[in-house]
Amino acid sequence: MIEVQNLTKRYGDTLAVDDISFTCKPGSVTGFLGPNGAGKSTTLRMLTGLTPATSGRATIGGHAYRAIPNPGTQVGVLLDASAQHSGRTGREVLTIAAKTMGLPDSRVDEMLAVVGLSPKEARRRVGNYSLGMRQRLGVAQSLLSDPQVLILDEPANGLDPAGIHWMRQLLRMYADRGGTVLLSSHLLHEIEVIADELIVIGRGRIVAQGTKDDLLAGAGTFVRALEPDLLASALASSGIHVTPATTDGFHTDAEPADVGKAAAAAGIALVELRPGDRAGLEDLFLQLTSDDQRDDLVHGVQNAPKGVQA
Ligand SMILES: Nc1ncnc2c1ncn2[C@@H]1O[C@H](COP(=O)(O)OP(=O)(O)OP(=O)(O)O)[C@@H](O)[C@H]1O
Repeated sequence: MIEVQNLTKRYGDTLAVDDISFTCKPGSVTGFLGPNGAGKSTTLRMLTGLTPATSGRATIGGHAYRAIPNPGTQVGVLLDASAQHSGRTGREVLTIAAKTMGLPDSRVDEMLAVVGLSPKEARRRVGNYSLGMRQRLGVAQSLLSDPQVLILDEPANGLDPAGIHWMRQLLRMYADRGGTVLLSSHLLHEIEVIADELIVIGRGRIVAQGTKDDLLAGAGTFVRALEPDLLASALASSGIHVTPATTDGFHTDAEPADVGKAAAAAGIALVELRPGDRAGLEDLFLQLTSDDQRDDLVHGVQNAPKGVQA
């Protein structure tokens, strides 16, 4: 369990992180999103004890990261895949990490296999690795001890499509086994596919948080019948307001079950009844983080999806 309470970081005049609070639960993947300079890396650095907070608390399993004995055995961290010593081979990087954590050397080979680095690649110096290979090595290091918590900053950065697919499956399996994952990413589609929970940050403040389904919901229902006029009046008399769609169907804010019941009660056969198209994460992200729309966001939040904060 990751818990962040009223966390704040000030660099001189810059309020990099401004009083944020959130929780990441075991068994779930939490996506941490925000535009450049929003405060994501600073938050993750405070969480992992690399940057002291100005105020507030960040704990993992109830303890500050720096207070956890041998923290690598509890928390897997990948903040900067390029930070590895470029003169060491991939195998050496993992072997040193394994020794530091008191793990057997056999874990090194297991993790190299998990992240898809071949024995030949593991013998090459990290300075000659591609960005994607460094990411794989960083993920291998973060998973070495089979920790309960993973904190990853942009882990899919530099991965090819097959690598992104692999990462998605890896994190899903990890969370499904009860692990807690917090990951930041600019790849909105990736976050949309993999995350269970979302935290959106802008200018140091959380502008939305909640389950992905809640934040991306709100699209209502699409319904269509052979006799649209009869359907519209039946729904209206049940108190369901509709707007005509470009086809001969209707959109409504009501739930599909309520629309179906109202149509059935009026004896109208439906030919289509489904949830309306969900707003994409990209739309939500732009809506929440666009500087131009910031005032609209604060004042128009009643129109935003559940979980959006003013
Ligand atoms: N060491 C530092 N000294 C001064 N200001 C800093 C420092 N580190 C970060 N900042 C500032 O804090 C703010 C948040 O930066 P941060 O790196 O956390 O953003 P980010 O959301 O991770 O951005 P990106 O997506 O570009 O990586 C920025 O205005 C940045 O310039």
